[in-house]
Amino acid sequence: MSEDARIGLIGLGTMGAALASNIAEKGFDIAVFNRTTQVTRDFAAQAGDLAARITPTESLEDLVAAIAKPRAIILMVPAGDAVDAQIDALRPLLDDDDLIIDCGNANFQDTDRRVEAATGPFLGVGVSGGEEGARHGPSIMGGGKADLWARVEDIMTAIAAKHEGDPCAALMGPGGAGHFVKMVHNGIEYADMQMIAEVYGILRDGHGMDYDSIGDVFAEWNKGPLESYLIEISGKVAHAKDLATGAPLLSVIVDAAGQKGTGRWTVIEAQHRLAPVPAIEAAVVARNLSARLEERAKGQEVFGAAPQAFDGLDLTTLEKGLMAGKILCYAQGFEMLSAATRDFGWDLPMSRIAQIWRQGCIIRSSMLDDMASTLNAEPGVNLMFTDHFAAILRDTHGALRQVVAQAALNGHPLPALSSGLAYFDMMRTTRGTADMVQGQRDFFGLHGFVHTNGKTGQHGPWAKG
Ligand SMILES: NC(=O)C1=CN([C@@H]2O[C@H](COP(=O)(O)OP(=O)(O)OC[C@H]3O[C@@H](n4cnc5c(N)ncnc54)[C@H](OP(=O)(O)O)[C@@H]3O)[C@@H](O)[C@H]2O)C=CC1
Ligand SMILES: O=C(CO)[C@H](O)[C@H](O)COP(=O)(O)O
Repeated sequence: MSEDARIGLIGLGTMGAALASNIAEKGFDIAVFNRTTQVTRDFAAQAGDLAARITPTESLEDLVAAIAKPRAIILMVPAGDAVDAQIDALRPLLDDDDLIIDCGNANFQDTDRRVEAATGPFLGVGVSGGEEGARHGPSIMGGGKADLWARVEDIMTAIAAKHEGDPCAALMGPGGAGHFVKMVHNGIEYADMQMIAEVYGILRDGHGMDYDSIGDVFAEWNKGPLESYLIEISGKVAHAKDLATGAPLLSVIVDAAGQKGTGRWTVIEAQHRLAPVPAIEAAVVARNLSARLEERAKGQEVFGAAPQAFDGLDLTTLEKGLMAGKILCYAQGFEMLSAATRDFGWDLPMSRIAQIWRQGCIIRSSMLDDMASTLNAEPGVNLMFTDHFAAILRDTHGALRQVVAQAALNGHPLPALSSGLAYFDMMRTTRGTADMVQGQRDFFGLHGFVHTNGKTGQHGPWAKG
């Protein structure tokens, strides 16, 4: 039994197995453990050339004994109770300075709690990129004390994706900062995916395009300003066939979207921070609504199906509309990160975040390179107001408006794209309609309003009656 593995890992599921192989491939000896022993055995048996760097263990005691001191152990198990149970089981076996690193999708508040707990050193690290990313280079968002991060930084940077040689791994800040950034990443992911799905609906039900042609459109767009992992895989998904029948894969997938919770957490946390993220909220709502299959069938019975065929939108308008929507959803995400910096006293490295999202993660896209330089050149400015992205929005928001308007007229629901447009329009209107809301609040509850002359605590005539 090895006693000098550089690091340990618990949880050889989709992500853990890939991450362990990546770590071994980069030259670090690793000891692994999985709750179900057969999984560990299978993993070791299939390790091939990497087997020499991997020590499979069948008990936590053996795992701990196989790691060099001070130890570092990655957890890659489902977020929530499983993480707490694993920490509770591990700590009695560890020395005081041994480090536990949760690389799952933990809620950042749980990570804050675990970092603060007096039970021993702890890091909360967000990892994005799915199985392929974990295996060949994910984006890694660290959270916790800098000296603890320094103990594993060489491993994290070695296994991370690289953008022109720059590792997509960095410490985001103390406590749950890494998992907060990962959560917002996932919120943006939800909105980006939903916007693409909305355009897919227009192509399929509005333009009547077949799946292969839709796949061709996404593949073409992936050569232009929309170039991104999500556009790329959307094209591949549209081209894919059902293995059993040869039918287009999309035609046999029930349109009820699953979710594990990170999008919902983003939305709930955004409300706490008073950070408007309407495109992300709309994407979560769209997943919730999609799951109401019976009610939707009932609705179709009662009212008839909403989406109608129409051909008033050319592909360039759709592409530009999607560009505008995408910029607005990223702008909302980065504004939420700014709100966390303000409220939690963190100093989230905005430009660096955009940099480490350029490769490895699910929302990687060519636009993120420009976002990184823009956030560096104009720190603290909402992305939609920065020189670079304001220019793109000037060029594309008309297309977004056409897409939303034509879709609405023809019964195509576009919750995320229309929320993005509403955000854009509200954010460029000095005098909106909240005067009416303030008047109503004062009328029924004497809540007071600010007069345009600057006086606060003012009331309408009803206060005197
Ligand atoms: N899949 C993805 O694309 C991504 C996932 N993540 C996050 O990574 C983490 C792991 O996800 P993923 O690899 O997909 O999950 P999997 O379901 O593929 O694997 C889960 C692993 O955790 C183990 N496990 C489950 N419950 C417990 C428990 N109560 N105690 C100990 N071990 C347990 C399982 O062991 P056993 O074999 O015994 O069941 C298995 O090894 C999650 O937090 C997830 O949100 C993050 C980024 C991307
Ligand atoms: O973190 C991820 C990618 O970044 C995971 O793939 C995430 O779990 C997907 O979320 P959901 O299941 O809610 O769609």
